[in-house]
Amino acid sequence: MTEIILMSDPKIAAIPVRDCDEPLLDVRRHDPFPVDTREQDDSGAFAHLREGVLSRLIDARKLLPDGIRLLFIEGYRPPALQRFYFERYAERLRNDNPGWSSEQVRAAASRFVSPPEIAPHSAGAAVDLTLVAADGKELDMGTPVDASPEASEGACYTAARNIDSEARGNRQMLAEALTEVGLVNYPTEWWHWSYGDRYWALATGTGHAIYGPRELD
Ligand SMILES: C[C@@H](N)C(=O)N[C@H](C)C(=O)O
Ligand SMILES: [Zn+2]
Repeated sequence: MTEIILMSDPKIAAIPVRDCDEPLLDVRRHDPFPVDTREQDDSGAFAHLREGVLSRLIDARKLLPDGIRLLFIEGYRPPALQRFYFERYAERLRNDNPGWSSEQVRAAASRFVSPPEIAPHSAGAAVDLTLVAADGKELDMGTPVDASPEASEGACYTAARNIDSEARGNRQMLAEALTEVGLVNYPTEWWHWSYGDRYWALATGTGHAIYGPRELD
């Protein structure tokens, strides 16, 4: 298995951002796929994505088998909320592992939440997604979206072996459609895909990111 580069890796923070200033669009206005409400916030920030990410998801729909649709869970996340998630999870890891150094805590935390300064969701570049059948029921992906490495015993990792063959096939179906349109996966979370952010730039060898963290306005 190829080595996983974590979001905390200094190689990610070292990638320059040349933000192309594309707008953040509300995916609900374009109605391309069902939008789940579990991460909904009062301002609707969660439903926003950069234009180039949304257009790629619209293209990805056509690559799925008949009757299978993308279910949008979360896109843009304000920097303050990202910081809150990161610090809360790091605090939990520190408490559970009192012997860990701050570097160990930061690395382990970044398996599940990105450090705020490089966060792809805060750039409007990342999207958490799953698949639903024609009746709206979520396909079996082996774990729920947002299962932590601890709670899922590592089954949240995209290439995990401790899931059954049906779930592996469903992850593959999602991956084939999203990879085809240029998105990259964070290998510790089967549901997390991005385009244009620093992680994408490193994974694709692009040299710079085109979307950096920003406020919604
Ligand atoms: C917290 C989880 N849903 C998530 O979004 N994780 C990724 C790695 C992130 O914070 O960018
Ligand atoms: Zn995500």
